[in-house]
Amino acid sequence: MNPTPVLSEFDRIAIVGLGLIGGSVARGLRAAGYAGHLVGAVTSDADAARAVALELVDTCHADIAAAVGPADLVVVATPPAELDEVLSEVAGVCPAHAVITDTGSSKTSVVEAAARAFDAAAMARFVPGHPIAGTENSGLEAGFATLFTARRVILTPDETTDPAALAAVEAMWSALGAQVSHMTAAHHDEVLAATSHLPHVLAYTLVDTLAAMAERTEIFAYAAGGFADFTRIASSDPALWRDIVKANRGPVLHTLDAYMAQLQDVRSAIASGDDHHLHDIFERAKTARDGFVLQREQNER
Ligand SMILES: NC(=O)C1=CN([C@@H]2O[C@H](COP(=O)(O)OP(=O)(O)OC[C@H]3O[C@@H](n4cnc5c(N)ncnc54)[C@H](O)[C@@H]3O)[C@@H](O)[C@H]2O)C=CC1
Ligand SMILES: O=C(O)C(=O)Cc1ccc(O)cc1
Repeated sequence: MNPTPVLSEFDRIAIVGLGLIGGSVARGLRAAGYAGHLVGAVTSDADAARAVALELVDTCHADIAAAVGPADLVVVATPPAELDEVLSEVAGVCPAHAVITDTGSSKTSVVEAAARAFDAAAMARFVPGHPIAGTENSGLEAGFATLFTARRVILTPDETTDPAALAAVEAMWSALGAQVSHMTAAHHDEVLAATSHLPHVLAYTLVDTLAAMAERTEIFAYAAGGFADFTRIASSDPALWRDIVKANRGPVLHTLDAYMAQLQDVRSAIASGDDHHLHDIFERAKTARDGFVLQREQNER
């Protein structure tokens, strides 16, 4: 029996930006059995040649028009700072039937950029998306086929989104092994500010604070696994994270304020020797995290 054809309604899928996320989409689609033409858009001829040599895509161009012009599905996976320019270029060349999606870490800013770039017809075929999966690595060689397996993807369609376009983007993420859910862009941004953007701000800030201390050599030399776990994400691309935080400024400030108030409370408990209060906070946090880990393990089974 032949396997079910993967996304066979799309002869040609264009991926704009072939770093961690775009490269993983490309590798994952191939691994899932996508048999159509995969075309990439990158920023230089050298990167285009490298992307083909790495077998990320069949063809690759340092020119969005050449990649997107004949595409049926366009996946935009460039950094947030490029989005206005990239979406405008896509708008100028995208065929009228093509479905367009993105992978950006904040969604209200992306929807606003899309509204600036697209007319109503293209906007209806634009499905904002965010895979909640990644690593601290970036660039052409960072991607891998299983990045999205058993991970969540949030799509933020609204009432103007074409149901067929939404179904197509859902089918793509399902082919990559992801679990798709929907929410509004504003709600997405509140949730992700708390679960992703704030932790990155904290990790960068903690490492920067310690790195400025006179004992920094010893601090890092004697750090245990917990420090490495807590700070891994501070090895992520600083320019990417500056721009994610900038794009989701309001929700990030909101969650940062809540965290700073709680940190002040913890400080007071330590300073005054309020062991009960400190224990209560730690106990609540342990219960919450154990529950979260259990749920994640159940999802992955
Ligand atoms: N890094 C992560 O773990 C995750 C990132 N995201 C989002 O996915 C998007 C991509 O992030 P990454 O793959 O991590 O970044 P990356 O830096 O690994 O890759 C971005 C790629 O886009 C290319 N690019 C930049 N400008 C371009 C242009 N004008 N035309 C064509 N290509 C261009 C770059 O050369 C680079 O190869 C970002 O919006 C990010 O917020 C979403 C989930 C996880
Ligand atoms: O490296 C990690 O653990 C991450 O947190 C990856 C990540 C980065 C950006 C996103 O928008 C989603 C996930």
